[in-house]
Amino acid sequence: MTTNDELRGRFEAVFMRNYGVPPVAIARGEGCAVWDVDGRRYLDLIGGIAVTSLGHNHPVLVEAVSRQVSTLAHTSNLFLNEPEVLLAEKLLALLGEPARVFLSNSGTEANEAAVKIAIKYGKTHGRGYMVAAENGFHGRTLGALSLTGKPSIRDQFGPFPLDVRFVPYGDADALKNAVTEDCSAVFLEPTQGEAGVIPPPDGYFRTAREICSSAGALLVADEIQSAIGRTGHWFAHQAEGVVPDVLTLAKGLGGGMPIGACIGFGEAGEVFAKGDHGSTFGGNPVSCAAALAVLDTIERDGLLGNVATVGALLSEGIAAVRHPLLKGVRGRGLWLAAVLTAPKSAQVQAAAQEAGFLVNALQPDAVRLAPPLVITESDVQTFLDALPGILEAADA
Ligand SMILES: Cc1ncc(COP(=O)(O)O)c(C=O)c1O
Repeated sequence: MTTNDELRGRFEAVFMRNYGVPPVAIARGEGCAVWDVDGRRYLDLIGGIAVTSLGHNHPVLVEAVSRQVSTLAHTSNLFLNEPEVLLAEKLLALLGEPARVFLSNSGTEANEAAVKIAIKYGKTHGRGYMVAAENGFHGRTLGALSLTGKPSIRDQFGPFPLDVRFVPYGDADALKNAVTEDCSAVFLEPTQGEAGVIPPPDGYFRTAREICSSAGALLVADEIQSAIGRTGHWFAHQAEGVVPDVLTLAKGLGGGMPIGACIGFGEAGEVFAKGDHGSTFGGNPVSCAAALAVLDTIERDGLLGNVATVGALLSEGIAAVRHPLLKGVRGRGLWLAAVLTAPKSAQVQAAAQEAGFLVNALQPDAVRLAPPLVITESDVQTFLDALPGILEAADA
């Protein structure tokens, strides 16, 4: 039997060093639980970074993927397939607005499509630069990285192909000053994810919509982390009652299968002409069947309601814990950061793991929780009961 330590050693020997050596080798999962290769059980409170919306090994997802892979696994974009059409139709029905869809394999790729739409839109309308938020995260390929506002992950890979101006996130006045009639597009997360699960002030996204509309710039909502029920809404931007020009999705959409989507509303959906963009695997029928199973299950099982109820229990439960290392909690739905008084998130992650919980040291002072949308009150209570001890161990 391969052990955790042995597998970590072999990983270190053969992989590039960009991920370091992850702490646990996971062997299998069931619902909100996973087991490592040593047979140790953990409650999964990070869900593959906000990906496993239905938890692990969900029978509907397993059935949909198994049925599709044994029927037809791939077509390429030379041909079309029914699952991709059904998925695009379903997404548009959930959005309730006329739009067009491009399917990709990841979030970064969805954003690359959005970048190309913004470039072409800019050329057509005589506009150049783009605007994005400081500390925002949009991916690590060169277009998406150009828009990523975190110096530690971007600076060593510049200069970048795009002219991007960065503004402080949540500051509507700064955004208004930055978006002129020369701006082609504004890229924003409705809540910043990788920066630390940071919601902006109420109304910020609505104001961003007004600023973009009056300047004629495209508003691109990067909902790769925030959509598919994570905040208790299908899409986080819906909470502010506005529609972006471009919407990008990935992560929770496939429930664990790789898929991304770039959706253009109105004119933005008409920017690409035949031959302008493509992907061999985009629209893959197995990934699309998985995404359809995710969307149908969220709907059928009322999981948006579960996110609201269980998310509130988790958030209020964390806020009620009194410990010198815990400052508070922020975020929406089942997408939260426990904020610390000291840069000890790595210690909290390690102590949580030791106690049987998987969480993510997102920032030095922020621990991310993004569990499956199916998590139960009783699982959340188990974590809340353990939290004081975890903080105590981390602070020792
Ligand atoms: C807001 C946002 N955009 C883009 C990405 C990149 O997505 P992917 O890792 O699927 O390429 C992420 C990933 O964390 C994200 O959170």
